[in-house]
Amino acid sequence: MSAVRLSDLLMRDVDSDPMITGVTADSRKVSSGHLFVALPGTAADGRAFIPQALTQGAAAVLAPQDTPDGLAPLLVRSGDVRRAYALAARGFYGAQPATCVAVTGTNGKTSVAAFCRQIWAALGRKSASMGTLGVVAQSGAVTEALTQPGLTSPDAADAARLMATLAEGGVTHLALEASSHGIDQRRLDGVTLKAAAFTNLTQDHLDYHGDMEAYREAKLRLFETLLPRGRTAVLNADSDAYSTFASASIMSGLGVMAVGERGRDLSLIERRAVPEGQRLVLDVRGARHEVSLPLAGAFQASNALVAAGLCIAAGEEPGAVLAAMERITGAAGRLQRIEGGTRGGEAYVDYAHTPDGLETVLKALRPHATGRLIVVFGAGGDRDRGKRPLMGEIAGRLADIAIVTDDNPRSEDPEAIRAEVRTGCPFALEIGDRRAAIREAIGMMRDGDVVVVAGKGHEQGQIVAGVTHPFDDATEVAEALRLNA
Ligand SMILES: CC(=O)N[C@H]1[C@@H](OP(=O)(O)OP(=O)(O)OC[C@H]2O[C@@H](n3ccc(=O)[nH]c3=O)[C@H](O)[C@@H]2O)O[C@H](CO)[C@@H](O)[C@@H]1O[C@H](C)C(=O)N[C@@H](C)C(=O)N[C@H](CCC(=O)O)C(=O)O
Ligand SMILES: Nc1ncnc2c1ncn2[C@@H]1O[C@H](COP(=O)(O)OP(=O)(O)OP(=O)(O)O)[C@@H](O)[C@H]1O
Ligand SMILES: N[C@H](CCC[C@H](N)C(=O)O)C(=O)O
Ligand SMILES: [Mg+2]
Repeated sequence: MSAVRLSDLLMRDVDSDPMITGVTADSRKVSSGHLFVALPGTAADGRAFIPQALTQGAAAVLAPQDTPDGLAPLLVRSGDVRRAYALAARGFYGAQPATCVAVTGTNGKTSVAAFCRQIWAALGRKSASMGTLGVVAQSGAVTEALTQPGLTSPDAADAARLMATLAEGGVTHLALEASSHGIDQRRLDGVTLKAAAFTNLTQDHLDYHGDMEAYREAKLRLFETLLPRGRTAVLNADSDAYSTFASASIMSGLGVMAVGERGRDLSLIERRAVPEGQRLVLDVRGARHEVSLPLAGAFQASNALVAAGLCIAAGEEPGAVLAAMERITGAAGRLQRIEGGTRGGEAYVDYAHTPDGLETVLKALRPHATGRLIVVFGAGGDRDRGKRPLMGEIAGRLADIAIVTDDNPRSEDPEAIRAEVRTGCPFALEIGDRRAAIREAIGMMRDGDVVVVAGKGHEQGQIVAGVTHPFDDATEVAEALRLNA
């Protein structure tokens, strides 16, 4: 990567104007000639690391407006330092795929991003997705994981660097997941978006945002600030929050594409479950289309429509997009059927980790259970505590058997988390050890039963007391099926 003048990165005059050789907000990554951006965060204040950054050769420091003089020889202040960081990172890394779209919403982002990537690939585009599953590039049917799963929206400099790598590798189409944390922390402010989408808004992350209004405001920022005027907001019209997002989009000078059962632009007229998935009848701006979607569940149809809307809004021809929908596969760990063993019944791994997610997946699986619906679930530590009793109540009401177990207790007492979940489902079984809980559920499974292990999806570890222990629900379910064969 070549060096860039500080004034060009910050788009303003500066006292002295060194050539900058890198941009980072992590002092541990600073080397000679870098711009170090000192961000006040939730766990630390980046300004405490300015001396370390200077020792490692930082050429300049960008910091919040209220930063005192004298902390660095070349100190530049900004009233919105996180946004200035994202824009500087974009300026430094430069290239981005020509067509970038972003999706926000409490649930469905990973699925929508994966579907966009696949639709584009089917249309002959070199495509990629960036989100909870990491960065995945795709050309034809060939996918390549460029990073490991991590944050849903990466740090601004990581995102800028990854986008440049993708663009240099010939990727022209990129779908990004925009988490509420990511939008609030301006991690995606440097991305030039062609279109953006909203799936739904239900309770999550109130530990961070405080209340639903602030959580909604964070998501609205994608449309009010990040998507340039004149572009299209693809909105799930079946969400209760649709009208808020539609009004905000119109007020921000955006076009609105409404999708879903109540959507007028990409309208779902009929949905019929078939053994291979579901048949959808759609009305696209007055023209009727039939689509065989090879995925089960109303929520997957909704996510697929949002993805189709994004691809159309970003310039693809609707007929070609609908044809490509017939070949999409589900994202790893989202309603993923696990085969194996000889007993009857069906076993699934799913990533439902919110009240609405759990309710949605249990309702989607109910028609598959001619026998009992059995759910294994928990709630994460160091995350929204308000979710716990709500998830308990939903599991108790919608499943025939609920088993409360651990799901990343992180720094919290696992037993205390389970007790909070159980206030919503006092009659549920409680088996803290997730492996034992999975084996108990699979051991119960008989012909016609459906078991769903919810909450961890693709995750490869169980975080207990800050330590990540290798753990994979899909492997554990497969092993339990084998043991119970
Ligand atoms: C609450 C939150 O979002 N925290 C993220 C945020 O941290 P922060 O800005 O508060 O940083 P901090 O740890 O307080 O440190 C302040 C600054 O000092 C710097 N520092 C720190 C130590 C040091 O030695 N030197 C140094 O320079 C840090 O790089 C940082 O810039 O920025 C960090 C760098 O990008 C992230 O690693 C961190 O994610 C934490 C680990 C996390 O768990 N985040 C989760 C909640 C999250 O972001 N989730 C969302 C939503 C998931 C969903 O879709 O549901 C996501 O997008 O993944
Ligand atoms: N449109 C939807 N409405 C309600 N629930 C959904 C929807 N889509 C997915 N879900 C549920 O949420 C889970 C997570 O889906 P997905 O990973 O696509 O969401 P996400 O928004 O990326 O989540 P995260 O916030 O962790 O990034 C799924 O396994 C399913 O249980
Ligand atoms: N992106 C979500 C994922 C939650 C997954 C669940 N397994 C948990 O640990 O709570 C979060 O960080 O809140
Ligand atoms: Mg995700």
